[in-house]
Amino acid sequence: MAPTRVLVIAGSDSSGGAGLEADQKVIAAHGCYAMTATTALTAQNTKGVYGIHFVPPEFLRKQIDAVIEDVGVDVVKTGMLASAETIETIADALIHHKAKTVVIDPVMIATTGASLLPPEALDVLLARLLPLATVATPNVPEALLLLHKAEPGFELNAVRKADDLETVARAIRRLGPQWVLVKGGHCPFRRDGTAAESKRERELVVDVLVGGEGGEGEEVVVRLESEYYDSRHTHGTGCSLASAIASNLAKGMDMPSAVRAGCRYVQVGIRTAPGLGGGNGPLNHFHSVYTLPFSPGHFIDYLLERPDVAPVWKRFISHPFVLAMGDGTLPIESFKGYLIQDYLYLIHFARANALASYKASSMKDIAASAAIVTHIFREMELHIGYCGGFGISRDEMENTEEKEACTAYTRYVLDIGQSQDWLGLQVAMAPCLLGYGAIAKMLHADPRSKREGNLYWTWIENYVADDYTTAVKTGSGEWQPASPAQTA
Ligand SMILES: Cc1ncc(COP(=O)(O)O)c(N)n1
Repeated sequence: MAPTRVLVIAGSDSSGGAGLEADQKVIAAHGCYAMTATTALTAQNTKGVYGIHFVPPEFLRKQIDAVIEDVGVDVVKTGMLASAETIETIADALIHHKAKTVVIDPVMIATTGASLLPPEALDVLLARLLPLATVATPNVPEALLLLHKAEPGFELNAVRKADDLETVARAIRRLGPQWVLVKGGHCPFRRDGTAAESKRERELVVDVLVGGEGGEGEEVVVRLESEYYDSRHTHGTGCSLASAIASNLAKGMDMPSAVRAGCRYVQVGIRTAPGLGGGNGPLNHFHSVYTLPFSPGHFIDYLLERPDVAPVWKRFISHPFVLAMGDGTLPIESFKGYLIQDYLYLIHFARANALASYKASSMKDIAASAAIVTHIFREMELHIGYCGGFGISRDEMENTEEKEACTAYTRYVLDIGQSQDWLGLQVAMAPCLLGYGAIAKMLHADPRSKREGNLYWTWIENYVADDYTTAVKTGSGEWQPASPAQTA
């Protein structure tokens, strides 16, 4: 399925916690596709805004047109609008492109105190943009500023109880938006719904959503209550909430569900904030996203390059025994000893693969492991022939005692296979499959290796041959995910 597209029209926050940078993280974390039209650049961090560079409105319009005319858009979200002229430009563009779903976060003042919209732009915001909003998401100070500008006689100057939030939301809705979410984070309540007078009394945060698809009698009112959580890591909370709502709407949720899910997302983002910066730090935007620590198709590369694995792997593949095979100095008796142990090892390796058949959850994997078992069976016959060339008989191999190392590794693999799942067993067997491939490849490419007259060169060539390298590739799971465009 192609991802739903969200266009953000907002300012950039160089510190990545608010503005366009936060918006894009939130939208990506929701599995949507983020696009941007930039109103202004800010030089900003968690402590303050040190400069604003305005983008000319004509250029902003070009960005909006370019994006919508080609990629298209499902939801538009606005943030920092910077100037009255910019707002005019955005309103014209939204009307021109018949934007259907518009989330307007009327950003005015940064948490750190800087003005992000000049007061004279409020009139334009009220007249041109709010009427286009599917939902507007002011916090209490922004809502009161808007209301006092729109209705100089508006009687409320502060929110003292949860009912006041509803009054404010209804009043903003009269200014044009279909839905209004008034965010109560700036005025926490006591548990009984009255205003907290001291820090200790801050117990509850109430957000109120008011709206509906139209018609006086159909007004929906939703009160969202959450525990007050004292944190300095709230930079970009408003941007993040509005982007979460925009993403949820883009994915087809109805407004109350989109807002509820958005609020939950932001609450957890604050609770799990990474603690960056010396001031008002950013949220954790990715708490809801499970990320692979490796690029798909490259699990083995990731595993072998991990700092806790790499040195062990290096010691394994450059064991003195291995290096002596490369330069041909390995005593023949040592090699013969290895060949016998390898035969005994293969018996347990076949058993472990049969166990993998048992542990597999699909017929395909059951058959794949069973095929490896029969392959090992054939290999063992070849092995006997190869050993014969060194004067070792089948009888001698079958009557030799397993060495400690062979017992230790094979029983480890079988124990993992017994006690863990299919994947655990595959990983336990991997050093064998991958190790032979890596060792042969390394010795084969090493200019210090002795080719002519090296008794072990056939062994090396055997494991760089096509059939073995294909087995290594298959065993490493080197698959590539299909892109949505291919699967659509
Ligand atoms: C570019 C930009 N946009 C929005 C905000 C508001 O975020 P906050 O209220 O958390 O400071 C910001 N600080 N910077």
